[in-house]
Amino acid sequence: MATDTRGLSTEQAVRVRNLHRSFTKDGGVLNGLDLDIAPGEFVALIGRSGTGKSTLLRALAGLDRDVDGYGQITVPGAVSVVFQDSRLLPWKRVLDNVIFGLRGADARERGAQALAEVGLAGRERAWPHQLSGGEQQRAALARSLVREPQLLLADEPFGALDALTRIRMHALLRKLCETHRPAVLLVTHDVDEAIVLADRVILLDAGVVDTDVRVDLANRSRSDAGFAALRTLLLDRLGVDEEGRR
Ligand SMILES: Nc1ncnc2c1ncn2[C@@H]1O[C@H](COP(=O)(O)OP(=O)(O)OP(=O)(O)O)[C@@H](O)[C@H]1O
Repeated sequence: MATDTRGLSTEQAVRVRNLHRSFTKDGGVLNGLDLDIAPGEFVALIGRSGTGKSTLLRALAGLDRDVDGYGQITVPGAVSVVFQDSRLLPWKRVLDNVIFGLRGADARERGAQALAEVGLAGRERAWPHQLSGGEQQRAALARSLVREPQLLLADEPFGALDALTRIRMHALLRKLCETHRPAVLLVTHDVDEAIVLADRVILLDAGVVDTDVRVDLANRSRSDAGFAALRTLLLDRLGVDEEGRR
């Protein structure tokens, strides 16, 4: 199989082998996890609370140096991360946040273009506190995408937004991903969000991949029978029924 200079197969954006991570002597959070994500593939990561989703994402983002030596992680060079809160710097205007750390004479132009793509044209000089929660997450997406990442890591990016704003953000994220084609790993608690957005849904349990399903639906509408069947399967694997009972 062909590989590029970072040792990645040209068919993989992410390759994780036998990843272990523990915080106490009693037991591991990640227990020999394997994961592959293809370039441009959108993977949603679900799992019960405390099963290690954020731990995995932090490891892939290079934010957890202590996983070194506990397995093999290969990710592309350009990785961007989006969190539940936008993490915009309050003392910088929106455009300056988007291009923070970016090099090149055309940085401002690229930043403005990214803001336009997320629907924030004209808000370049606003301060972060002048934006709504949804707009702040749009700005965070612009900040990520202006860097043209090959891998976008998103940890519950819509978790703090109201239902209507979430739906709008789903449409925006899908559109952005179709344009920029990064590989995506999206952590979410929302099974419907996972099915609406992802090419594949992975369910983590006991620190390994428990379920790995391809979302092969012509119709992503929640009322579609295939959608409902996949939701039932995933909720069942999570140990929850449709009414949310365990
Ligand atoms: N820095 C840390 N120090 C100690 N324990 C940690 C640390 N980070 C995570 N943990 C523990 O690891 C386990 C997994 O945490 P993690 O945040 O990865 O779970 P999660 O699946 O993302 O959960 P949630 O869905 O609730 O966000 C938890 O028991 C947590 O307490």
